[in-house]
Amino acid sequence: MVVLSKGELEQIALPAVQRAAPPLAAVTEVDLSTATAAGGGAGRAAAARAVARACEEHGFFKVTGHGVPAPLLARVEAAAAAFFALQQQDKEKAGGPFGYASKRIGCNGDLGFVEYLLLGVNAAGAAAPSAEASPCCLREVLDEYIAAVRRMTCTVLELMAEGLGLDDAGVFARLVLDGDSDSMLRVNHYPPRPEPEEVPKHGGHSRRLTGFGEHTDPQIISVLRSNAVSGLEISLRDGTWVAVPPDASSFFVNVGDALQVLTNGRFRSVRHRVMVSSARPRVSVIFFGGPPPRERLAPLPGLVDREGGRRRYREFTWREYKTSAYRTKLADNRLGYFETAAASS
Ligand SMILES: O=C(O)CCC(=O)C(=O)O
Ligand SMILES: [Fe+2]
Repeated sequence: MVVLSKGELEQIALPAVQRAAPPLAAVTEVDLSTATAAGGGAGRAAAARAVARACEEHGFFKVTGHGVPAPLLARVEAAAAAFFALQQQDKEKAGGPFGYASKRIGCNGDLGFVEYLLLGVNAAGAAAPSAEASPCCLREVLDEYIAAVRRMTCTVLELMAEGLGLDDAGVFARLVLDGDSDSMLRVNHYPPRPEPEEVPKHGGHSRRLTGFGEHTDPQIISVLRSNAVSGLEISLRDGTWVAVPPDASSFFVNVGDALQVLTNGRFRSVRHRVMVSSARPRVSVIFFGGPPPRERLAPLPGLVDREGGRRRYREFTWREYKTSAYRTKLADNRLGYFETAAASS
């Protein structure tokens, strides 16, 4: 454990420093421009296959050719940096069940070296945490960003369905496009790693703080964009942690728990974390595409049939899942409670 001494919020014991993870050797890259080009049937089919393979293997891949304009990405990054540079008391005005928070992730004692804005996303864009506290230019640029990223997310979700060979290519995207979709936007700011004298060196390993502890994302899909500062790591099937080289011009996609359920476990909800070891701040923005609270989630019948009727998860509503997940710690396997006996056999 590391106890930082500056400021009240820094008086928190952060999870211990660990050995640096090797870089992820080959991350699947999917160029969306080939998948959406007019008359690009073969390109689209190849992209859909690559997406499905990556979702099965890692639950993670990178998207290029996404069509979200670079100047919009730059404006989001600048507006986020301006928000996090505000005085602490001004940032805290955006607090509440949603809004600004620092160090505390969820409500069950998880801590990270991070501050963030967590916003509900409605059909029109980001729901303000509290009107006067959310700087209006941040709200506006985030709404524009959400519209662009939601469109791109739906293209990716269609490719996933096509890659699985499902007849209904809109089966996942419809959940995120629904007017009641429970989608969220998180803007994370990881401050630069504290000076060496503030962080004891453990056993000769590099100094790393847990920015965001290991977890899977609960929703259907997470679409992440960060600045060029490293920190994101994913866990491979064998449990090895690997570092994802940052790429500020691309997006990274995570399969979430809900998609693991819908695909009867064929797509893998990827375990990931952020370790802070850079002298520069990391800023990341994640769109979490979720279903409406009333939505009944269960493995899609077509995919259950392909496994000889073996259904790995029971049916539940997204509201039920969130209620159950709310009681868990960040690192817990939240899907365990919804598994059927067939899941472990
Ligand atoms: O900030 C990041 O790069 C990833 C954070 C994350 O995994 C999350 O907010 O769910
Ligand atoms: Fe995450």
